Amino acid sequence: MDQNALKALVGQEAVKYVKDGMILGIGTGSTVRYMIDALGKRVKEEGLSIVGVATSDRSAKQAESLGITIKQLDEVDHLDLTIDGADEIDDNFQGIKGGGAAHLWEKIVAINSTKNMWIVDESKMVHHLGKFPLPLEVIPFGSSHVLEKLDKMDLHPSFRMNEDGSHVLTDSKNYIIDLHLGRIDHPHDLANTLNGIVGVVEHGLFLDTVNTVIVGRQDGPEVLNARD
Ligand SMILES: O=C(CO)[C@H](O)[C@H](O)COP(=O)(O)O
Repeated sequence: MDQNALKALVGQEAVKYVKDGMILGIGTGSTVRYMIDALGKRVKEEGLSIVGVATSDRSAKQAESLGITIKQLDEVDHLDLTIDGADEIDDNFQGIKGGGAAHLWEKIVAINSTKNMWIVDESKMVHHLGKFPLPLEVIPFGSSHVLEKLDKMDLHPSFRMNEDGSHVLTDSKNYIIDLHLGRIDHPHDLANTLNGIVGVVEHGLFLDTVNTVIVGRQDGPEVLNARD
């Protein structure tokens, strides 16, 4: 199976955990796209009744086009489960997210969700975080100074740009700075440092967040219990 087939596999597996009446957080990314397709199928064919809260405009659009009811986060009082992708997951089930520039909304939805499930193909499972550049969502105002500060801290930052030379914009109209770290030995310490930088709205370290990980492997989906 190629990487897309593995993504489809975990997307289809994940929707088996969705129950009638749930309020579901819907993540963002190419893996989640398969999950939304499978969810739409259950809604259409089985009459599954759920409400979704999307972590990006593109996921909301896709879900609505498939007949899934979407509400804003502030319109619901809780979320039962959020299903999202990830860019890296380490041996302790800590993660990096934000490859799709959606980690701010993803984190807000995740922390308001009773349970969090991540769906990934096996290439995302790593021993140490950091090979994947760590995304930061930053306010455009003064962002060059934030970049300079991160550079002086030896965090190897670069703005994420579009091919036409414009800044990649998040759904909140902020910029993304990626930190090219190679290896993150102390993710909690780094998270605390980044939380203290004015202008950084949110970083892509998702620590102590996920409960269940479904990994797409050649011999089928592997379900891992990360934490209760
Ligand atoms: O965090 C994310 C978006 O901000 C995605 O969940 C992450 O980038 C994984 O995406 P994909 O399934 O396309 O590999």
